Amino acid sequence: ENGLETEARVFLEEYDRRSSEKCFKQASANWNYATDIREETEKIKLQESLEYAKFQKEIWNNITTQFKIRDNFKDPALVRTFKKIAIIGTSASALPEERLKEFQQLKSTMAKIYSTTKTCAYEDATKCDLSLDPDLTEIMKVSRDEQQLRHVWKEWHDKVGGPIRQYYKPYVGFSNEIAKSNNFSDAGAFWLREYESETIKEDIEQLWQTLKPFYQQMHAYVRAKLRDTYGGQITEDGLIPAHLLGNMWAQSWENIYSLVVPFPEKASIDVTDQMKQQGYTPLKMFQISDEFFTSLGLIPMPPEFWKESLLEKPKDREVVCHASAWDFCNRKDFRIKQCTVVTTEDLITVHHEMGHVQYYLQYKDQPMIFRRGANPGFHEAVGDTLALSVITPKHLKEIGLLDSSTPIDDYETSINFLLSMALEKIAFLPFGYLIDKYRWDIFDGTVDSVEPSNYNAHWWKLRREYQGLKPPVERSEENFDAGAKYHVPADVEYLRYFVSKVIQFQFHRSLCLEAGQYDPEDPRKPLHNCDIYRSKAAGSKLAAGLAMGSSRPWPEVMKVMTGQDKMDASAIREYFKPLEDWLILQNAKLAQTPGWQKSKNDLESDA
Ligand SMILES: CC(=O)N[C@@H](CC(=O)O)C(=O)NC[C@H](CC1(C(=O)N[C@@H](Cc2ccc(O)cc2)C(=O)O)CCCC1)C(=O)O
Ligand SMILES: [Zn+2]
Repeated sequence: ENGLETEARVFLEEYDRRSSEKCFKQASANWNYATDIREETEKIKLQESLEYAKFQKEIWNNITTQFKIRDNFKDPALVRTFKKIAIIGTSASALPEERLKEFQQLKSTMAKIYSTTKTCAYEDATKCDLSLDPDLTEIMKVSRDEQQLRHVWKEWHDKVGGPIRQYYKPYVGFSNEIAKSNNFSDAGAFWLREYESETIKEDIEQLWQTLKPFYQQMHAYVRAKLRDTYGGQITEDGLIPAHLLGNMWAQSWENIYSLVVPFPEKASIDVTDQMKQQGYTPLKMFQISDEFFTSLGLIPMPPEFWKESLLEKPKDREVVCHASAWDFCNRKDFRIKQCTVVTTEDLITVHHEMGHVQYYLQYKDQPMIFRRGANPGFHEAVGDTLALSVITPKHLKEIGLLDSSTPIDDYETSINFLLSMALEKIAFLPFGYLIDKYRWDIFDGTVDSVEPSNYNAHWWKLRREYQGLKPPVERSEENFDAGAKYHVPADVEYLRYFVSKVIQFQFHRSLCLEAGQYDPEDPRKPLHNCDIYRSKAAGSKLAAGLAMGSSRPWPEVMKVMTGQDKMDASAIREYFKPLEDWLILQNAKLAQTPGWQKSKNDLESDA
């Protein structure tokens, strides 16, 4: 080990200590704002993010001067560390201070519009205190009144997307400037660096092409069923109006399960009523989840978690209700903030957030620079993977949420179950892809980025092409409907969720094999019935991968967890195979042709 490497290690010790301190201070300021939205807390949050950016710029300066020849270090971990530190992070510390302040303020303004906008009720135009979470979310979930759904959809998209629109063009400018100063072509390429792959875009497109036929079969079946409920709303163009899918963004359709259930007389996994009858509270939901994790031999939530987390929407102040998990970078303090309600959907979200904290706990002894997911999709897949076991009828019986006498092994029940899972997982795929495809197109200039003259037209072009949806009311360039989805104003990359939906089934298949709960040769042990509950073998296989953080390229981590080193749609297709076969038959019977008309300008562009 030459002198320079020794010097580099001393530098890294110092870096690790200081970046952990800075991270703690920034996380605390962000938490204090997110759990108490006020001028005062916003000011402190902005100050702390400037501090953090200054620190990153200082680090970058002495790395680029002192350790220019980092590449010929012998220790690959040292090379990897310096490469990662050298890309000055999304804290935008590449910008001159004045522009940095402007950028932080702009993001804060967009986030505040999103988190505090209230809307007026359908039945009473003077009642204007309805917030997205829980009010509009609940209406979109339960209402079957097309006019009310249309009103709620329009209120939210007009009152949030519209005001955010003016900030989006400058946001794009800043984002691209930061990317370019880090030697990336644009912000989209800067985001994709986290996947450390020259072919990530092609790989994603390939996965989508593999899964698209299945999505279109489900879309055709749901469209036919919705025609029974909403009649003429479902017109001959084959498109589904975006307000009828049970979710503000039509990103997942599990809330319209009751309108599309294949065998109504059989059991369904919506255990919301059971949870309420049994007096479930948000805290109990988190305790149930913690017990599932520890049953696998994974790490229990530490005392600070239970003491400091915010698990319900407070009554006395404004908070950012969008659920989130927090790592305070001091190896001790980990929290969740969630405006939890007692529903099946939120039980899944609880596991999703707990998955993030489990990952923080597993890699907390890594150096700061490696305390991240192997790639962002890994972080999103942990909780969802465990939730695949929790949500099985077998497991719901085990924890007393499904009556023990309910038959669950027959074919019809499994089709009901698989459809409810597909409404969440398969419906999401085109949405998870298009949120970033939309922003890549804007960042790289393929969408007229000089004037945002077709921001909204492009959004609905993609929504039509990928999801087979159309807006419920007339849209124009006064609107900015992408801005009505949290992650767009919040400047959060979204491809991670598409990746997660694919790899979580690879993780699930591997852990189910490990737990002896699944056997591809045994039809009595199909993948969709697997529950890894209490399997220490599955838990230690998962932990082995999570503990690596981002210290090694993600294919190596995936190999440790699944034996594979590639993203692969075979697991998700195997899980849903019985449903895909059933849908193909059903659509043929209902004479439903999968797919929809390309829009006129699509046809022109095809011409
Ligand atoms: C400090 C910080 O920001 N921490 C990160 C975690 C980290 O990076 O360490 C974090 O907590 N991010 C918040 C985000 C919240 C949710 C989300 O935004 N979900 C997507 C997509 C989706 C939808 C359904 C689903 O089942 C799974 C995903 C959406 O709602 O569109 C909302 C509820 C679920 C997850 C999250 O947890 O990913
Ligand atoms: Zn997440």
